[in-house]
Amino acid sequence: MLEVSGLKVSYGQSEVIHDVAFTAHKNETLAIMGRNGMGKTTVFKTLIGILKHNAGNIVLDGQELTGLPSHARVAAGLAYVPQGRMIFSHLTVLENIQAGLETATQRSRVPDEIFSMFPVLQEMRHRKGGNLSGGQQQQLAIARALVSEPKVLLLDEPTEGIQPSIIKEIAHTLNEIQQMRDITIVVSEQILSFTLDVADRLMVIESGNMVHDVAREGCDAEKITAFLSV
Ligand SMILES: Nc1ncnc2c1ncn2[C@@H]1O[C@H](COP(=O)(O)OP(=O)(O)OP(=O)(O)O)[C@@H](O)[C@H]1O
Repeated sequence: MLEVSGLKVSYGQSEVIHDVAFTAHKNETLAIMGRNGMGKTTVFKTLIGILKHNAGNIVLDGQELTGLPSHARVAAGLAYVPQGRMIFSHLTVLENIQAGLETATQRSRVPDEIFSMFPVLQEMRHRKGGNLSGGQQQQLAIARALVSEPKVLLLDEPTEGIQPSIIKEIAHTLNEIQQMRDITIVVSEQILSFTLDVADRLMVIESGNMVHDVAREGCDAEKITAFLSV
């Protein structure tokens, strides 16, 4: 579904992503794990087209995305929830979700399915986004991304700054989305327990290189923890 190969990305003269390659299959949840500064956000920003890559290919469902602007990548089936969520705090919950419709080609109203996935957003639809808790804002950011009916959802560190009980809820929501839709999820993470709840496959990035790739079934949690600790 999403095939990335030979990806190289630089900030100025300094290359920070070196020959990264991975494939996320249809209906798979792939977790990209790594400590701060290892390159997760840079990879995600490159996939959605905020950053340019120096080399490599990004192919979504057979379509090469290299060179396309972000909105064309969204139209092709990619959706992105950035680190820090980036919701519009002065807009209501409903208006935030409707903002996602602007990039959706087929739809003019928020599908009911979105509110059945996120009942809390239904209750709070007239509240300002800025008045929601961190976990609710994360749900809002995911809901906004889903209205474009993406084939691949990119989630950059969805648990950052969120308390443990709510992290469990977010994992539950992602698993529900997987059951309700044909969707591939690529999620960057540092929290192994969350990843083990949601991912089918785990990869580890270190200093811009993919250094580990394993199915969740039978993965060695201690080994992954060692990659994640300083
Ligand atoms: N705008 C920038 N200009 C120059 N270097 C940058 C810039 N953004 C990130 N970097 C560098 O690129 C490398 C990868 O950073 P990146 O933010 O992708 O890591 P990350 O794994 O997402 O970490 P975090 O979890 O802290 O966001 C780091 O060495 C970082 O210092």
